[in-house]
Amino acid sequence: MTQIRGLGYLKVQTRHIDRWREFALDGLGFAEGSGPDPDGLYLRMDERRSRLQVLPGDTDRVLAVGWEVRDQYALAAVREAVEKSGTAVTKLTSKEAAERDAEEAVAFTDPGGTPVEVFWGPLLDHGPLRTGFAQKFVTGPMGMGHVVLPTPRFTETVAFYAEVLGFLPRGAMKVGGGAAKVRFMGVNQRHHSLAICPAPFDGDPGLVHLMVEVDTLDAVGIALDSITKRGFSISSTLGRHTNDKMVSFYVRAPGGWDVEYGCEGMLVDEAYYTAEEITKDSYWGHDWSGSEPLAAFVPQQKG
Ligand SMILES: Cc1ccc(O)c(O)c1CC[C@@H]1C(=O)CC[C@]2(C)C(=O)CC[C@@H]12
Ligand SMILES: [Fe+2]
Repeated sequence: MTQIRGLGYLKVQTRHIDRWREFALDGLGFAEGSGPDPDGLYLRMDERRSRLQVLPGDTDRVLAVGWEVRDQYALAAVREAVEKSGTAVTKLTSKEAAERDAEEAVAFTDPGGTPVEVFWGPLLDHGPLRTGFAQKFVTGPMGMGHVVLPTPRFTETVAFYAEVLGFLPRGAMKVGGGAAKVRFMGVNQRHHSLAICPAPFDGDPGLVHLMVEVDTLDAVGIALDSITKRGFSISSTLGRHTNDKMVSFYVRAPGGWDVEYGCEGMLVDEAYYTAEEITKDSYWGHDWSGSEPLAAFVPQQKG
């Protein structure tokens, strides 16, 4: 049984903080939150003080994928399992944990080079949540969404999440002419909180996409209109995935990775679920042909 309950937060840095502000607040309707860095962009989706943290930096890069556990006992168990696997774990100071709005947190690097944090005890903001389109983000027990991580050490990375952190297999899909498979993994009723994708190299931005889910198809359509109007590039048109049944589009974030924005994701019931391999990414839509290559797959292109 995994100790991890869901994707708690994502922290990134960007060279384009002003454009990010327009992207997330006006374009996608995140609510503005608060946090420790006066120059940071803190994005609220729910009662958490922030879910997505965007800090100014000289490269575009993921700073932390934050996984949430129930309490101090669960955190201790995760720490022990990761250390036993031979991966060094840093316990964050109480000041560092407080900066993450957590009571306690640890940090380590996964075999693909992604900076990972595990935490418990998030701080809440009970002020009114004013999202841009009056949409509700689907979070709560399903976490903030999912991330797709690129890794040049695919087998080790998948084994680490499955065997050390206890993520459950939630199916796969062949990519790159069938040589490799994207592997989907979950920890709660969300079909996948994580997908691992083979990549040619280590380095920036270290992220393929972040998926966030909203409560209605209208909110997805309104976000698609809004982000298009502001001149952001649509990576994939609207479509419905065959595995999690989600209707979504993908838009290129400043920094060369994507945000997937969707609705109607299925709920997994572990009592009956088995992991399946899909042979098509979508029933309809999801046309990627107009997309700029993702920076995670093209070393020289770090737009
Ligand atoms: C196939 C699929 C099912 C559910 C998802 O949430 C989802 O993001 C995907 C697409 C996964 C995959 C990816 O993220 C990396 C870039 C990929 C390989 C593509 O270029 C198309 C499918 C994409
Ligand atoms: Fe996705």
